[in-house]
Amino acid sequence: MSKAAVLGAGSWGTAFAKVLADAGTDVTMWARRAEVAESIVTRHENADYLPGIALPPSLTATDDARAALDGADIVVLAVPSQSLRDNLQVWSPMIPANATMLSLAKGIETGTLMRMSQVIIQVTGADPGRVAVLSGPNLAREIAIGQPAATVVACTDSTRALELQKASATGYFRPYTNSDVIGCEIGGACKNVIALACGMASGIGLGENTIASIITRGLAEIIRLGVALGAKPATLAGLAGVGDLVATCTSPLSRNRSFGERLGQGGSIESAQAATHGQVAEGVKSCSSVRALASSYDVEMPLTDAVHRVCHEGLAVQDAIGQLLGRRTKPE
Ligand SMILES: NC(=O)C1=CN([C@@H]2O[C@H](COP(=O)(O)OP(=O)(O)OC[C@H]3O[C@@H](n4cnc5c(N)ncnc54)[C@H](O)[C@@H]3O)[C@@H](O)[C@H]2O)C=CC1
Ligand SMILES: O=C(CO)COP(=O)(O)O
Repeated sequence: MSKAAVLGAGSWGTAFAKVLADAGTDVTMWARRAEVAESIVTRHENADYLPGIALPPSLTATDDARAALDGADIVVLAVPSQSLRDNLQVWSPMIPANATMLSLAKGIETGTLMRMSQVIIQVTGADPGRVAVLSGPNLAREIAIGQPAATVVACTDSTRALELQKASATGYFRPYTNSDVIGCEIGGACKNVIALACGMASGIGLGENTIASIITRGLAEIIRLGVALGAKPATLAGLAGVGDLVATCTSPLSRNRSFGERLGQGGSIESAQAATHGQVAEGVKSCSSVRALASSYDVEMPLTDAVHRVCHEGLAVQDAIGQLLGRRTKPE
């Protein structure tokens, strides 16, 4: 039986820990706050992030990272992208030597413009084959209540990808293996930005044609960036690309879409932030790093650029729409 440590007890860390436990994997979660760990152990609930969802009694938790990591052969990294590096610097010496590290985060690091697998390799010094990524249409609450969904486990080491697939396959969760780590990470980080754009459009009162146009043109710019970085277009046409893009851009459960919707309704960044109740909307920071990454590869990403300008340069949503539609016409 695999032994997993899930580091991060937010909504996805908790839901994915439940998936692993339901798949028969021995799981210990690490929570930053002792009371969250205690609630998981004694009440089998994470009331802050997944209220009302019964967690398996076999799922255990601690606020001691060393205890969670002891003997783990799978280390799941489930903290937000911008805090991964700092946390990993503390955890790195405690990670068992041959453990596979699996990133759940969907973002690009501010400043370094690194993907999460690159951050993990840089901080831990691990061989790239030990680093995997999980990404797909996986809204945490739907998974936690056992609604069927599929996902992608990407790793350049196919044996480790298969081990992760086995450790996380359940009657409701279907992981597919893939060797395209770059494609999965770019799909996951960029769809959050496009979901912000869809939320903005919806919040300002626009309908389904607009949303479909943003999703489709969003995919076009995600593929442009992915291909420039070495991703396979087929990955971006799959679960970690189109699949996640559609789920996030259309679901009221998406924190990114909801954040954008509040901006479209005239709310400020501060009020949209406050409404997340401490949960992360990764696209708000990643829009700037994705934009900078695209610019360094000379890739045009007009929707991402517009989202960055709304979130960080005070551009009004209505003016962003005007600027997008005012661009010169071109072939598809
Ligand atoms: N919630 C979802 O439906 C999904 C989320 N993701 C991704 O998973 C990653 C984690 O997201 P969630 O669990 O949803 O986030 P969340 O906002 O629900 O929880 C984040 C967790 O990280 C902890 N945290 C925040 N800042 C921290 C710091 N500086 N140091 C240590 N811990 C910190 C929080 O206490 C919390 O336990 C994100 O990159 C997100 O994009 C991926 C798929 C689905
Ligand atoms: O990544 C997700 C679904 O796959 C969750 O999206 P949000 O972070 O926007 O809620």
